[in-house]
Amino acid sequence: MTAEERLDPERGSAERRAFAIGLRNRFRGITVREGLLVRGPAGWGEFSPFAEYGPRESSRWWAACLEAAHQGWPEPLRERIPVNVTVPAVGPERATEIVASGGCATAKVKVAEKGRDWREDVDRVEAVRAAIGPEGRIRVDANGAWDVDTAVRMIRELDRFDLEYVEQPSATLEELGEVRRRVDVPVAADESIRRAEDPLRVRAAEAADIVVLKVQPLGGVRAALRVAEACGLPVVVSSAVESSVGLAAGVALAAALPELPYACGLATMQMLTADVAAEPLTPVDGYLPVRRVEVDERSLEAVEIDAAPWLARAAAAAEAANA
Ligand SMILES: O=C(O)CCC(=O)C1=CC=C[C@@H](O)[C@@H]1C(=O)O
Ligand SMILES: [Mg+2]
Repeated sequence: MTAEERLDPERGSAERRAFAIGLRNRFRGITVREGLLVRGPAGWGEFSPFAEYGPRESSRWWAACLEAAHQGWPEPLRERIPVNVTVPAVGPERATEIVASGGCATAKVKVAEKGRDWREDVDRVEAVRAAIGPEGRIRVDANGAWDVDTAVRMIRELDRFDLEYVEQPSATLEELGEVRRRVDVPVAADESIRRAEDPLRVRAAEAADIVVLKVQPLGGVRAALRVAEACGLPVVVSSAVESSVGLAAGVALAAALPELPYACGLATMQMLTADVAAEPLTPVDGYLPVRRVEVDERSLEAVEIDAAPWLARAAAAAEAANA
């Protein structure tokens, strides 16, 4: 089957619509989140690889979209998913507002962003601790930016505010392992787990206590469940900052995991200025409901963009998957 045929309405993908939604705060260097929505017999799927991802990497995001649209997801084992509020690299006042409006008992705070002073991280985490209260949990995510010594120093510094875990403090598995041996705070692997062969390496290198899994980069809910099983570590499901359609896939993964000991990074609707659903997947009392999401025509129209470039990206991703 050619890439074009794969996208053919005959296979059930009758509708293919693209969206662009603004972010409330810059995140990962972007201010707008774009993607393609595909409707198939099982419902809507989302294909939204970040702009810098080429066809090969995007092929897994496409597989996740096809799974959602054509196949649907495994049976849920739970009805609602505990989630964390996500705090980008903002100032302390904005961090306080985000935590207050999030209504979650857990916060994930971005740290180590390029060009910022480490004291800004301290101020942000301090503000988050004050806002979330002594019972709340705080995790930080450095996206691999620290070298080992900086990681050890910063984790000790930030642990004054009591950290639940630190996500991807350094870039390589070897570094993660070293950081893990030198600090008491548990280490979570995120970027280290994006490729299929990585999970076993993470375990073998004793590089992490927890793994962060995202549905689209791993190629779907079932593929992510296999990764979870292969690495045998506690899982935190996180979003790729998707519309509610993409978030529903993360919720489905979190719902299907045999165990879910931590809050998940799926409350990212709060980071977007609009959605494609009439009822966005936003938390109630710190939990997301387990449900599918329908695209709402009026909501989509308000954020719709030309689908042609996105169809070309999807076709290239499908092609790369077959190569
Ligand atoms: O986990 C969360 O709380 C929200 C999602 C999130 O932080 C991320 C989503 C997408 C890209 C990543 O840079 C980032 C992450 O590193 O976990
Ligand atoms: Mg991360």
